[in-house]
Amino acid sequence: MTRTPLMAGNWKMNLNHAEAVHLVQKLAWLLSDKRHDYGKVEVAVIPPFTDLRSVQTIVDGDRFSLKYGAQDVSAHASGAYTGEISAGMLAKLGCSYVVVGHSERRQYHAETDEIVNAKAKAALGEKITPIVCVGEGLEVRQAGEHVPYTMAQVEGSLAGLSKKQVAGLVIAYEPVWAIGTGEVATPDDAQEVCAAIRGQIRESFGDEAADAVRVLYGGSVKAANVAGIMAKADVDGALVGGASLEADEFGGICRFYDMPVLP
Ligand SMILES: O=C[C@H](O)COP(=O)(O)O
Repeated sequence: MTRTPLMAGNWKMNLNHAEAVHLVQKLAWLLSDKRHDYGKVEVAVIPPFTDLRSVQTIVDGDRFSLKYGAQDVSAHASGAYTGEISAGMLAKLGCSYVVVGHSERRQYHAETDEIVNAKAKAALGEKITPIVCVGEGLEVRQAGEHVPYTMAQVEGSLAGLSKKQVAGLVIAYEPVWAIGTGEVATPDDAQEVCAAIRGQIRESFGDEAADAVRVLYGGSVKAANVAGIMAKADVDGALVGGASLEADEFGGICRFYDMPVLP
């Protein structure tokens, strides 16, 4: 089965709404460049909540089908949850995606697999595709436990989802030690865990889900290293942090098929 690659730019807590407009306009202009076949790849930006309305306005008038989404969502539909944003609110803003279980949420906000699972279900209930993040820290990697550790996160985060729901999901493997450190995992490191994730999906949810689910790699992806990572069979795209804040750099990542594979 052919899976459409997805390049998702997670801006994290960067760029106010005016800066967001500037970046998205430049990105939309780059992506409309007919010299490049950007049609081969799906591109999404994941700005802070406060930028979503502005991004929606630009994307509505854009000729390239740029997608966008949010960095988090409440597990609750509505009510007394001060500071939270519901999936219904995100759907109303036209969000296609929402990141759930990013390692920074797991680390700084004590998000467990149960919470991530509830958030993924809330998103799916509003027809928003969750980008479910998993991945190990440095100590786990050094102990050689990265595959079982990450598989346990996958199991907990996807508990109770249907085969069809899993087929439509995006899972992002982000080794925590490679996030924002410049320490990129090798393409073989990325492939090892992305393949294990697909293998686990095959076992738990069947062939159709395993062949359709998109598994991204995230962690210090740049235009210069993206081609080697994307050459791997089980890597279907990238969740990009720092490099997504620069239109030219992110545009280069989206054009991974034109980039050289580093030795
Ligand atoms: O969500 C994105 C990841 O945390 C990767 O961030 P990074 O590309 O800055 O390493």
